[in-house]
Formats: sequence, C-alpha cells, structure tokens
Amino acid sequence: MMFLLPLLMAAAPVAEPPVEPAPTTTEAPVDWDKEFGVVRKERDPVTGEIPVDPYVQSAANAGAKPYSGEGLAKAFGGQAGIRRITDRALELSEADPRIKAIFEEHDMVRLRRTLFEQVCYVLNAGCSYTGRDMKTAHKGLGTTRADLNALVENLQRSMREAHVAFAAQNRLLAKLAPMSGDVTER
Ligand code: HEM
Repeated sequence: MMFLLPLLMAAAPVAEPPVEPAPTTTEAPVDWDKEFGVVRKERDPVTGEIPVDPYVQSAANAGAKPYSGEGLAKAFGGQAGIRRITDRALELSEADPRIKAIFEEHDMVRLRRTLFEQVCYVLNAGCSYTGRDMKTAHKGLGTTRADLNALVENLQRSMREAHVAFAAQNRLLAKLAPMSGDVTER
C-alpha cells in the first residue's frame, strides 16, 4: 500500500478552475452611475470648474490674516511666482504616492485657483480669497497629520525650486500651521 500511495497521488485529478461564461453580445452594459443614483455635475464651460454648494464669500474663509507690506510678495516673485509655486505644489501632490489618491475625483481646476488666491492673499500680494473656509472644504476627506506633512513637504520643495528665501518660506508655513486642525480629521 505504501508503494501505491505516490502513484495514486500522481494520478489524482487536478481541479480545473471554474470556466467563466463567455460574455454575450446581447447583454447591455450596466450603467452603474444610474443604478446607484450618482449625479455628476457639469463643469462650467467658461471657468472649467465644477460648481460647489452655495457658501458666503469672506476673507475670513482664508483661515489666516494677511501679512502687511510688500516684502513677502516680492520674496515669492509676485503673483506669477506664487502661481508657479502653488501649481507646482499641487502637481507634486497629485503625483505623490502618499497622498495622490486624496486628490482623485476632486476639482483640481478649482483647487488650483483657490489655493493660489489663498496664498496670494496671505502674502499680501494683491488677491482676494473667494473660496470656502478650511473646515468646510476639507470635511469628509479623512486627511491625516501625515497627509498634511506630505503636502507641506511638497510646498517646501516648490518654494525651494522657486528660490524663495528660507525665512520667507517659513513665514508662509507659519500662517498655514494653525489651520492643521481644520484641514485634517485624524
Ligand atoms: C494648511 C494646509 C491646507 C491648505 C491651506 C489647504 C487649502 C485648500 C483650499 C484653498 C481648498 C479649496 C477651497 C474651496 O474649494 O473653496 C482646499 C480644498 C481641498 N484640499 Fe486642501 N488645504 C490644506 C491641506 C490639505 C491636505 C493635507 C490635503 C490632502 C492631502 C488637502 C486636500 C484638499 C482637497 C482634495 C480639496 C478639494 C475638496 C473638494 O473638492 O471639495 N488639503 N484646500
């Protein structure tokens, strides 16, 4: 019997994986958005932005009081410099494996505009902030302190690339730090 065992094992039939039925061409594809009642908002044809729920516009929504004087605006290269820096920080974040998933399915056209406005406003570079307050804008995103650190690292890198003086970089970060409780949830 002992000699037969290996033979029996070798002859044991190998279980075939279950065969999937071939898709039929007559079956219509399921519209899952419709099934689950997903409504996709249209982008504004002029701005390219997706409308958000109504809110009251206020400078206070920026979450920080602006600096005075022209020094910081100059250190950041004016509005053009600030735009390059905020765009670059978002570009790095959208490619950053630590946080890129958070930005998917969000309106990056709007975020590019509002983040620029906010930084420009805080640095007293001649902008008004027209976006939502930080708590409302980040509600339900589930962002963590670690996510915030990653975003700040990307912002620091974009400021370094733009040759913003270190002391000026830190003055912007000093305005953002107190917002951490409003932009993170864990
Ligand atoms: C102090 C740090 C932060 C500042 C100053 C900031 C700034 C902003 C601004 C200005 C908006 C747009 C508000 C509006 O649409 O009206 C926004 C939205 C958003 N932020 Fe932040 N943010 C911060 C931290 C973060 C972090 C850590 C993440 C994730 C890693 C994040 C992800 C997002 C996303 C996905 C949106 C779009 C939300 C939506 O589409 O409704 N933010 N943020």
